[in-house]
Amino acid sequence: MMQYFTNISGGNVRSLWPTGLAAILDGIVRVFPAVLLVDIFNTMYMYFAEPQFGLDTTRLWTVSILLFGWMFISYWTFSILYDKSYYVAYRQAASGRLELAEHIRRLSLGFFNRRDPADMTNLLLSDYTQVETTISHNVPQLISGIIMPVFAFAGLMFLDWRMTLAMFVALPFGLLLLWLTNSLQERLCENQVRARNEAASRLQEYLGGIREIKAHNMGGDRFQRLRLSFQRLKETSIQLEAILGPLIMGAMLLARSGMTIMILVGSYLLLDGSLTLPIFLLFLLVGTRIFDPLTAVLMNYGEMKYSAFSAQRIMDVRREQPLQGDKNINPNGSIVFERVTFSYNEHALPALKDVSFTIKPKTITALVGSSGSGKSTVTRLISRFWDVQQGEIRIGGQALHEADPERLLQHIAIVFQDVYLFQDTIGNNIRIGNMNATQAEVEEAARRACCHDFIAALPQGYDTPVGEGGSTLSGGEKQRISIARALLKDAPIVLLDEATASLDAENESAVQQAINELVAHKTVVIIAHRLKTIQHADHIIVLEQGSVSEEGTHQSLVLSGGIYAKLWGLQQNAEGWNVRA
Ligand SMILES: Nc1ncnc2c1ncn2[C@@H]1O[C@H](COP(=O)(O)OP(=O)(O)OP(=O)(O)O)[C@@H](O)[C@H]1O
Repeated sequence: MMQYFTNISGGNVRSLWPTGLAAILDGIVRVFPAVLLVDIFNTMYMYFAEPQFGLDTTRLWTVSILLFGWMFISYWTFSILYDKSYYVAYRQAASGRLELAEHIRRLSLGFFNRRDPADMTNLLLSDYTQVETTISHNVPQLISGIIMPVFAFAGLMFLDWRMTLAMFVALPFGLLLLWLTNSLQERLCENQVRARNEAASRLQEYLGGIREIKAHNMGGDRFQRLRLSFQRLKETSIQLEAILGPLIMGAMLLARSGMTIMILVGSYLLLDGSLTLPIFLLFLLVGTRIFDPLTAVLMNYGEMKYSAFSAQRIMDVRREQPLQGDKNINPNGSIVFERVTFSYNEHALPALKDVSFTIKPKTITALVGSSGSGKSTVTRLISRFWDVQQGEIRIGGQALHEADPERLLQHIAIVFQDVYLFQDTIGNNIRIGNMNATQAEVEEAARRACCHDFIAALPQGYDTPVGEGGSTLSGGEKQRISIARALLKDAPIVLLDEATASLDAENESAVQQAINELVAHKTVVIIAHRLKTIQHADHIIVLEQGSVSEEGTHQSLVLSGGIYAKLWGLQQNAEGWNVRA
């Protein structure tokens, strides 16, 4: 139970205290009117039994005023409970989501290799909503549903222990039924949540890949996957309700059967004169008051099981260790790879094997090699998106695995092969490079990256909104915007991954010029398939299947007659290729 509260509160059980206290107060206040009602009944009963003594109107008035007072107190406690539970729930969900999003940002990218993006969306939206509902509705009901019987039990035992035991005798059997079937319930909830996440992933895949699905006419196949996932969701949901429903109903009936037992016992005790009618009535009134919230707790039980699983999923991600390190690096020093071996996961072959090289400060180093040889992996490791398994990477003498990941990235500007633009204006997308940049600085960077003219020609200029992922711009336009970002960042280390890949011939030379500005006096690592673009690099490292096969300058590599020389020869010949019918 404690683990449950720890999980739903995101590890901060103290935040549930106000809700808990308000629910306890509410539970106590709700038992109170039964006592007053019995007192009214008792007064009336005495009057009809012995009319010669007259009606005790003072007592009747006092009790009625107390009942009125109780109405206000219960309104007050209920509004406290309402306020506290909703406030805590929504604050917890909002801050929890933000904290988790921030936590995820600090994790190694290896985490995303293991997790489906749609699963993460579900976690941040559905799972949190589930926990939110639990804190706002189920937890207060659980607490007041437990507190009321506990207080009532203690109070009623003083009045008549036989009736009290009769009232509660069946309750343990109801709870035992739930306890015995606990693992079955957990399995059912888990299956349903998994099926829900799978359906959401397939839906995201279907919508995200709609262009490919249309282009390759693969609607049937992909739709079948989507259909199967929704079918599985339907099956697991029905299974959950069909099994959990009768179980909870059974537990509820068992608990409530205590009332019947109590009425039977009470009738016999009344007959043999060892119980008075007012006390019997008191038990009847308190009994219905206790069993209603208790029934509500059991009704919510299924939902609480469900949220326990959601909370567990959230906690699992929160427990993922972010990249550690607090050392600052000297970005103007050399970047050294020393016997680095790295694989993306324990089952995959190493993407880099025993790789060693040095990138001197303020030089341009080009990474060359066939597709999959590990070029992008090198740049990802310099940015510390992952930590290496063997060997060491150092920048300015500082080992990267001890470096502060946030501060490290402040020293690095990256132009990715696949540019992602946020759903924001073009100006703000460039400003990501430097959030404090003025409009004039943004425009200057855009001019240098050869994108000012096309932006200025748009009706809203720099305020033009960009579709999610940059869907409203061409590949070349996106690429130039990302170069503008890098120019604005003005970081001492620049990583260019196929930066001119999606530019047309007309723009390429202009952007090449912009890149020349970007890389001036910087330590640059550039990946290029077209060797023509990097022939003037200070140093060229050739990778083959995750290992360094040769390195040197363009001249020395061409002369040595190795892989680079062959690639160079092939690309020279391919300059004038064309499509033949
Ligand atoms: N996120 C990833 N998860 C698992 N394996 C990956 C991941 N990224 C790359 N790899 C694998 O690591 C190896 C090296 O990939 P990398 O992207 O570094 O090659 P590359 O030389 O940059 O290729 P390209 O020129 O096609 O971009 C490949 O076998 C690739 O399949």
